[in-house]
Amino acid sequence: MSDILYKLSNITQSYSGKIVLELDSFTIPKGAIIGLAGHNGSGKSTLMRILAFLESPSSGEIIFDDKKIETLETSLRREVTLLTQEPYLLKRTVAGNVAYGLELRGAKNIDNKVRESLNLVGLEPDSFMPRQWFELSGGEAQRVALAARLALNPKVLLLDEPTASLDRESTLLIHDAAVKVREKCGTTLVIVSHDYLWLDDVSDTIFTFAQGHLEY
Ligand SMILES: Nc1ncnc2c1ncn2[C@@H]1O[C@H](COP(=O)(O)OP(=O)(O)OP(=O)(O)O)[C@@H](O)[C@H]1O
Repeated sequence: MSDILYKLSNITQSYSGKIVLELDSFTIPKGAIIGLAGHNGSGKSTLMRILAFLESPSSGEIIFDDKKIETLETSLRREVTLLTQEPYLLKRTVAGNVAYGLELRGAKNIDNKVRESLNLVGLEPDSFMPRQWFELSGGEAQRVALAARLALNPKVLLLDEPTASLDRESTLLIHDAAVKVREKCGTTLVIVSHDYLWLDDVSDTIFTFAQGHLEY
């Protein structure tokens, strides 16, 4: 078993014949916190969708956990979870949202896990668990969506602009939540952010993109 989780080689992604991402070689070690920075349209979200297996690149090879992605079982793909800039909540209470993935997986002690995850993102469980999805601010909804993913102890957590609509105090909580989930579950994180100082603080390594290429 190698300590490399993702190994991307000669990746290109094109939309309507236009290349928007071109990576000769890109690796992510297991348990790393990787930051992705760069201007709007530089290819960060495209790379995130590829890492989440939501999109296949136009060309190139992806090895995940020593396996070619064409041969990956669904169960392994499910261990990779992407939180996008517009988090999607189920039309349920906060508790229902955070519990949903746990229920699907037949987890035990769901109530405790929901509480623990809400605490991680700084939402007081007793006050937030009964709230409906429409009774939340944008920043609270984003944190509920993150808590729902943290609860699943994912192997990989891909966070696209996780602090975009959060105040300073909440961004610090997301920093701590990222570090804690790595510590507790060995989760590998890839985080896109335009807040360079925050990203630099939370990441082991930052890769900066410019027009679909890595800048060195
Ligand atoms: N589904 C799509 N169809 C066509 N073009 C796309 C598609 N998705 C992204 N693009 C284009 O690919 C390029 C890279 O976009 P991407 O969203 O990856 O950039 P980004 O670095 O995440 O930007 P931002 O910081 O604004 O989120 C852009 O020029 C964008 O217009």
